[in-house]
This record gives sequence, structure tokens and C-alpha cells, in this order.
Amino acid sequence: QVSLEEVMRHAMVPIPPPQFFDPDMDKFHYIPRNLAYDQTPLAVMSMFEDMGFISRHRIGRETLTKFVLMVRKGYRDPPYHNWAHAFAVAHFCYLMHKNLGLQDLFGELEVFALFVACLCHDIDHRGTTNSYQVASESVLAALYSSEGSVMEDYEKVLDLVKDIVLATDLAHHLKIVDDINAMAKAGYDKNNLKHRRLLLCLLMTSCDLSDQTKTWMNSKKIAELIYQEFFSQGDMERKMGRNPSEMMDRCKACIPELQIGFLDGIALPVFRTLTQIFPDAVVVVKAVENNRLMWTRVAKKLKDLNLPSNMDVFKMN
Ligand SMILES: COc1ccc(Cl)c(-c2nnc3c(C)nc4ccc(C(=O)NCC(C)C)cc4n23)c1
Ligand SMILES: [Mg+2]
Ligand SMILES: [Zn+2]
Repeated sequence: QVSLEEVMRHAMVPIPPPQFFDPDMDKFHYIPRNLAYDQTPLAVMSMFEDMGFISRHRIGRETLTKFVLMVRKGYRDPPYHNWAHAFAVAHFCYLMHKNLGLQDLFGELEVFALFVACLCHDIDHRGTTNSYQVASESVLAALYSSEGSVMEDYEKVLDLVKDIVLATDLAHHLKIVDDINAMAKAGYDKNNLKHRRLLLCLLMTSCDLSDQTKTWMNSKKIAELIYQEFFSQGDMERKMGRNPSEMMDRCKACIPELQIGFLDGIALPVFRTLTQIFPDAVVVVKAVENNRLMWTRVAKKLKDLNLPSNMDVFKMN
């Protein structure tokens, strides 16, 4: 639970506009991880306000504060799948809303559900791949326990959030990626319910991978955190007498190669398909392509120096 003192401390401060945190808060190049941890609850409320969710859903200030603090508390502190990740993922949803005009292709409720799903999608993640959490209903109930909020929306939002959180499983994404590409090729039809569901899944995965759309320094740092989680899991599997997959095995994994494979196989297709539907997203594709290029340079330097490509790659500039 969140203490009343903590709720009141956050609820007494007026919600500032996003520019209070950074003049470029609503630009694709802004890196949400640069915002201090203590500022993130107020920044989430600022994005809620800026997207018009507070007035439209008549969410009480204390209720919203309690919700954000409960979600933040729901995260553990593994190297990557922590609150900073959830905040960065939700921030990219805000960026798409501000820069791509999501509301033109969706109902307002779907954008609201997407933003809430981004905040909740990895709650209680232990830094291992064997656990998929669907955002706990109690956390969502906190959002609707305020006076006057429209309860009939609650069921719809809850169902939407559950579907979207389940879509964050990469194996699920790989199962539907052909349908997503067919939808993008045929042309998105906002009156087609299947298209709306497929696009919500694509947008969620785009948010989940959005760290790759920022600078090389950010992209490299994220890979370091992810392989800390993967290799710890591999170490645990080896201790249990199991054979870890190459991606989880610190003795076998060639990080630059794996990252080039991930960008080519998953991240670039996701952001290129996004650009087919939202041409203004082309800037983020360019950033991911640049990060891919940087990994090829790291791979070449390692080969020339005949160096291993384990965690030491993160010490190189
Ligand atoms: C959207 O859901 C998730 C869930 C978990 C993670 Cl860690 C990620 C994620 N976010 N950034 C990354 C980066 C930079 N590299 C990754 C390399 C491999 C994999 C992975 O899971 N590969 C196996 C799979 C293809 C069956 C995930 C990676 N990843 C995304
Ligand atoms: Mg996840
Ligand atoms: Zn995630």
C-alpha cells in the first residue's frame, strides 16, 4: 500500500505542464530516463493532464496520485524491467499521442488504455523471462475508486488494458506480426475492429522497444541492463543443471551480433510498419538504423582486436 502521507505530499503540488520537466518533453529525441526518479510520478500526472484524461474521465487528483504511486510501488528493481522502464514506455505512448495524432485513428478510450497499460505492463517483473504479468485489477480499481468517475468505462478499459498487456509478450508479437504487416499494407481502417486491436498491439510493442529510438549511448546502456538480466538468468539455469539459451549464456553470447539480430528481426520491422501508418514516425526509424550501424562498428572493432564480445563490449566507447 501507499502511505497517505506520500499521497498527500504528491497531491498538494499543482500539476505542472510537461515543459516544466524539460522544454523538449514532447519531442521524439527526449530521453525520459534522464528525468529524476522522484520527479516521475508528477511527470506521469502531467502527461495524463496534457492528454486530457483527467477532465474527460473526471479522475480525482488524490485518486490519480494514489494510482501512480501504487503502480510505481508494484515494480521491483531488476537491472532493466523496473519503474524507469515503465516510465520510459509510457512516455513514448505520450510522444506518439502528441506527435502522431493517435486520437485520429482511435477512440480516446483506447489511447487512455494504452497509456495505463504502458505504466502497468511489467508490474512485479522479476528480471526473468518466465513471468508475464497482466496488470493487477486492484491497481486499476484504484484509478476508478474516485468520486464521479464513469464506472461503465471501467470494464471496457480493464478489458483493453488486459489485452494490451498480454500483447507485450514478444512471442505474442511474433505470432501476429504477419497480420499487423498485412493490415499496414492493406491500409489501416479505423472502422475495422481487428485493425484497431492489431494497431494497439503494434503501438504497445513500439513503446516497449522505444529505448532503441534514442541516442546510441541510451541504446547501448539499455542493452547492458538487459544482458545483465539475461546472463543472471542463464547463470541460475546453469546452476540448476539446465543449458541456458545462447542469448542468456554469458560464455556464448556475442552481444553485438545478438543486438543486430534483434534490431533487424524485431525492432526495425516494428518501427518501419509504424511509419507505414504514421509517416511522421520516420525519425524514430532513422535512430534505430543508426544504433544498428553503431553495433556493426562495435562488432568490427572487436573482430579487429580479436576481443571477446561479452559484457566488456559496454566498456568500449
Ligand atoms: C517487447 O517485449 C520485450 C520483452 C523483453 C525484452 Cl528484454 C524486450 C527487449 N527490449 N529491448 C530489447 C533489446 C534491446 N534486445 C532484446 C534482445 C532479445 C530479446 C528477447 O526477448 N528475445 C527472445 C524473443 C525474440 C523470443 C528482447 C530484447 N529487448 C522486449
Ligand atoms: Mg514485458
Ligand atoms: Zn516492457
